[in-house]
Amino acid sequence: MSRRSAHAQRQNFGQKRLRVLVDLDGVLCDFEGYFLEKYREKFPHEPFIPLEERKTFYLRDQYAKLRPDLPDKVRDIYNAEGFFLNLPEIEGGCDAVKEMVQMEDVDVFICTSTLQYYKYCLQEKWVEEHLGSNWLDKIILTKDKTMANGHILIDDRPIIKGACQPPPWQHVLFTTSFNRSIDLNGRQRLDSWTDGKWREIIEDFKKRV
Ligand SMILES: Nc1ncnc2c1ncn2[C@H]1C[C@H](O)[C@@H](COP(=O)(O)O)O1
Ligand SMILES: [Mg+2]
Repeated sequence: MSRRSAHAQRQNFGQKRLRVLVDLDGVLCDFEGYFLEKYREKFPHEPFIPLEERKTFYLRDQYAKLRPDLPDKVRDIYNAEGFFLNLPEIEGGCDAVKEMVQMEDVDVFICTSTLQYYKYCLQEKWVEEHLGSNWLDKIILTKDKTMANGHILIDDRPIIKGACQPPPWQHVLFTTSFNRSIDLNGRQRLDSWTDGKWREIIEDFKKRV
């Protein structure tokens, strides 16, 4: 039997496949690092928060404590046309998800939210450019990630709220500047895409579905 028909048969007979949801900003692309680079370029004389001092999920919240007018400048950076499209990859991320999608009995989806303000669906363009057009069918674009029916969500946001409580997935926290010292509350952490730990996490979850 060919690999493809074996795959189809597993789906037909309802055999369990692991569904992995992977966030985009802060997990596959470097939102925080690129923001800081562009902010310092545009506002070289304004105060800034180095990555090792970032604490809150939203940049605006921490910049507001520095000076009340800074959140507007922060917003100018990530609302600018091309910001999302030009976000650099987090090392190893795209290769990891391309390998993950080839693993036996594993389905991978990109699960991402958008900002309130956006003119174009830039996430879609980033995915096409960095992962390939075959990944466009795998994008779940939602404000409420608890409604996405996966087994694992790999995401850098420490607290993910939504209509479905508890959510269907287990949250694997992807390490980024602002979440380094938060309480994991029983969750697993993934520090990088290059140390190979993601493979262990996926294999471990596969045994549980
Ligand atoms: N650290 C952040 N500050 C402000 N906005 C952020 C931050 N990280 C992500 N965002 C934006 C970018 C996305 O459009 C949405 C949701 O991001 P997600 O990675 O899907 O949680 O918020
Ligand atoms: Mg994120």
